[in-house]
Amino acid sequence: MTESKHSAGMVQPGDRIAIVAGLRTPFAKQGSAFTHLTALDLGRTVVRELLARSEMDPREVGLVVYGQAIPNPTAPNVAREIVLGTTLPKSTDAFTVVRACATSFQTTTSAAEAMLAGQHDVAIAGGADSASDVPVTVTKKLAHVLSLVQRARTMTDKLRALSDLSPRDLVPIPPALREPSTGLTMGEHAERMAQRASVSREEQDRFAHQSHVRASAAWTRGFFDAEVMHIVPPPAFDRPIDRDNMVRADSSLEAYAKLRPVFDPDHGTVTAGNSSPLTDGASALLLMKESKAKALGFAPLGYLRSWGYAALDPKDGLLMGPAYAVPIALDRAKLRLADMDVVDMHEAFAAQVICNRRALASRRFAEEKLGRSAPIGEVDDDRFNVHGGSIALGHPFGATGARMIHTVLRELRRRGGQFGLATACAAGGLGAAVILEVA
Ligand SMILES: CC(=O)SCCNC(=O)CCNC(=O)[C@H](O)C(C)(C)COP(=O)(O)OP(=O)(O)OC[C@H]1O[C@@H](n2cnc3c(N)ncnc32)[C@H](O)[C@@H]1OP(=O)(O)O
Repeated sequence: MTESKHSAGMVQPGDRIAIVAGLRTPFAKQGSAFTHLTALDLGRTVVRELLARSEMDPREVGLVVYGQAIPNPTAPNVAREIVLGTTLPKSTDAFTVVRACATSFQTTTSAAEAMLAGQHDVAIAGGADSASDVPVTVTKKLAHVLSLVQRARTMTDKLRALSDLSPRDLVPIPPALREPSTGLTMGEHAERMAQRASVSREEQDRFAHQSHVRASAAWTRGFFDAEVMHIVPPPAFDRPIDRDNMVRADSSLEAYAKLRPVFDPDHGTVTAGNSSPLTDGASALLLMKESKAKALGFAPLGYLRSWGYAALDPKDGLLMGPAYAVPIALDRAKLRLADMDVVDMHEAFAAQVICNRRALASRRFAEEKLGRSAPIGEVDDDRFNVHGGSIALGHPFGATGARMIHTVLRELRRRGGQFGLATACAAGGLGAAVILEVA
């Protein structure tokens, strides 16, 4: 059995944690509509609008938990900067957490834990990331020389320190989506998963195409209208962005098949078409204790039933977190996968979704990796990522979890379901799963 330390929460009956409202920005391709906005700008905007739309008295909010998967050193506690940039009172407590691509799973459950501990009755949780505004770092040599220059007393000393630099030392270093422990990018890990599990290119492309078709249909039907706010971005402030701008209604399987593999050009199957794209966006949820929601007259969208996190050895399949986290959350909820009316799995890559779905359905995986005698279960297509997912909608890392939780709750209500599951993989070999219930 794989060693996996995990933590999980269980909401006690009596006073559940309600999700009362949610909102996100449209998700935009890196370098497109939101190029001139930071993650903080996006986070502030969505929280401000969430408060306005929900008609929430900001003085009732005790806590903001927010996160960016790629934190910006100019605003390391992004949650607090959001408080200071919205109508929330300056006395609102705020902290920032990072759990890579599962960041807003963590902000949501951290807010819930603070409420369960009796510290707050109302909280806002969410996350944002801007792939257009990533912190670019400098070489170690340049950083060292700059610190020498700062400390140098005379101009001669400053110039002497600077003279030590070569042009190569001046080249900026953009952040890589590279796993420090393995040296591989997320895409290379996805490629390895696909090759190890013999996931065909066609199966990946078919899944990615389905994500786009479903997301496009959801937009056409107006499903996302209530989840997504409009933004009129700088510098022109003349064109409102009211939709995710990467959903392709018009692609075809033939078009997918023509794309070249990105992460293993010679033998690979992972392409721009079957990967989640680099994205800018933000999301937020309004959480309350059930009793508080009742007292304030809010009708909750639904409740957090349980949650679970899992950690596995990255070499065992860096992006296999959902297959380990889902059973933990289900056990905590005393429910089975079959009880879920809606399942949403973050689509980092089509290959990763396919591998995790197979693992959940596999007796061998259950026995060898989870120490269980029976598989966790299969999820049919009618319940799985029914409005598309991160491949089509985009994946602003920190924002994805809260987006998924909100969508699951709204879909449960739409179809009259009771239980829903949102789950994601995250860098470092982490997995997150949240079980939601309506009524
Ligand atoms: C836990 C986790 O979440 S881990 C995941 C973390 N996220 C990541 O690692 C990000 C992974 N994604 C990426 O790095 C990038 O999106 C990449 C490298 C895969 C692709 O980047 P880019 O090359 O910039 O993608 P781009 O959108 O330009 O697409 C490349 C081409 O494919 C085409 N294309 C993309 N998607 C489709 C599609 N669905 N159908 C048809 N064509 C498509 C584009 O039109 C473009 O064609 P062109 O070159 O003729 O203009």
